[in-house]
Amino acid sequence: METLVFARWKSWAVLLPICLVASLRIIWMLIQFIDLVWWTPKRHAIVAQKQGLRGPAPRLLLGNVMEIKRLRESVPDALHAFRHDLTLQQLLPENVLWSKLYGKNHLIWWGPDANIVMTDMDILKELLSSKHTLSLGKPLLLTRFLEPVTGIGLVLANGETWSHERRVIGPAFHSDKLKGLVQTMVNLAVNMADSWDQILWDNDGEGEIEIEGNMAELTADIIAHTQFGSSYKRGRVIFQLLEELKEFVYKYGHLLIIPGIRYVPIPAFRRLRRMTLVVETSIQDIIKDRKAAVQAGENSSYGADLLGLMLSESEKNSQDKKQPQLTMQQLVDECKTFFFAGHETTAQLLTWALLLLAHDSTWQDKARAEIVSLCKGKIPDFESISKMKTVEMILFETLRLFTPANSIIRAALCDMKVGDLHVLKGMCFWIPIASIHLDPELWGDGVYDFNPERFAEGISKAAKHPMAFLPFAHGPRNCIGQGFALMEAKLVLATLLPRFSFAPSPSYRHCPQLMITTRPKYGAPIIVKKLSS
Ligand code: HEM
Repeated sequence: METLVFARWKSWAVLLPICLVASLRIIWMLIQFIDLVWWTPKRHAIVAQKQGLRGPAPRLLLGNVMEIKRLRESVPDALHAFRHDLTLQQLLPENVLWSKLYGKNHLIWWGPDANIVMTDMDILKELLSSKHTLSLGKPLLLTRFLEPVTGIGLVLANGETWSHERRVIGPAFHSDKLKGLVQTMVNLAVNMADSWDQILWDNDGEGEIEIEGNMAELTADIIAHTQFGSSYKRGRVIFQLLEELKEFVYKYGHLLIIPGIRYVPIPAFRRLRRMTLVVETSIQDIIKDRKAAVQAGENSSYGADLLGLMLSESEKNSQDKKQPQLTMQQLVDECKTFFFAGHETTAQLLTWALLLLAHDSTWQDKARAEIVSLCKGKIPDFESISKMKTVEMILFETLRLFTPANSIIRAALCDMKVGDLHVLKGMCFWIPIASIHLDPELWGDGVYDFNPERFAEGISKAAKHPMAFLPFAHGPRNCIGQGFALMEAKLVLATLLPRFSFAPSPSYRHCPQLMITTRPKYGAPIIVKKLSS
């Protein structure tokens, strides 16, 4: 009897502290949850309202997500004409509506995150300047959403980690380094043009080509070759998997923002983890091979592709400045990031540029004339594209009308002041680039016209405010790949325009749609005609 009582007492003595700790943990998690979904949003709402920021009422946990979804789903399925006055309504209907109701600078809620929609140019200038580079970063919700595809590469890194990575990788994107990638880009563009020749040959030199798919293929090929050089075939397989990962994220993005959900043992997330593992080990293998070849003396350098440049810069920076080299995980994440950030954006720039030129024969002829006079029958090179002013103006105007990145988000990493605004840690700024690019107050009466001429005196003079054009963002945290993207786009146009003319296809249905980037919902069929050489 005595032993039984003792055994019971002993088991209670063990169980009680465990139960106590578990209960405390549950209470702690509950407090954190309430803080996340109720108390912090409440504090943020009070601070924002005190400063005159108004907006639609949020719902618990979801904020305004459902209204945004509903508004975006209710836009017309296709516009009748190729006109640009309805583009903004099509892409960001909630921004059009709430700007009218609550003012251009207002407050919206992405889940429990307060987002100050900011279009005031002077505040934006400060916001994106070096003053706040380390105190503003990427919000947690965006990180949870994108991390399966990009890892914590440059796009998602914050604070000192971001600063170190940017310092190391930046030089790999300088124009003297990019020059070395020109030949690869041109060769791939020429291959695509040759394949079009074949298609048109069977149709008396004229036919319909689906441009969006072609540009997606070409830019994927370009990033695989320029990033992984001779290992591009392995790169292409990796990128196909990354493409699948991206589709996965689009589909399950709303779930991925729940912490830890990726580790739930259901088939979809198991697949996600499997794909991530394959992608990461494949990139690691390429990096290890590269390093081994240099260590064994088989190669004298890491190579002139983006990966090689990144490895060299990381080594040089650690020797010169005694800073740590990029870790294997950082290198892998950057390779994933460049694909994600650089592939679809550039494909959409080229797609919209060709659609715009197909609808405007005057600018198409002007661009062709410039290319022919600078290239003189040869394939384009770095020097000739550097002089292509008309082509550049066309690309800028395309980026204005159909900016691939519709918005930028920055989260306050600490309590701070921006202009006169008092912002608490965790509050975000949401910068709707598309709204700024299509604002008549900034661009004048002809805001909806395709008019590359507005860039004749440079970007800073194109609008009423020098910062009104921000397809690549601004300041120290701007797009690291903008030189790469513009060089690629110019080379592709300079390869295609002397060989083909472009006209609108009757089967094209104009419907710009926001799918992370701005895409033509029904593709981009264009009538392509082979020009006699
Ligand atoms: C037309 C093409 C492109 C557009 C419109 C574009 C646009 C942008 C924008 C708006 C940002 C700022 C995002 C933010 O802060 O939230 C950004 C950042 C970035 N982009 Fe691009 N991009 C393009 C092409 C590329 C290419 C080709 C690459 C690389 C090969 C690239 C790599 C990056 C990276 C790594 C960042 C993060 C930079 C940082 O935070 O320090 N982008 N891009």
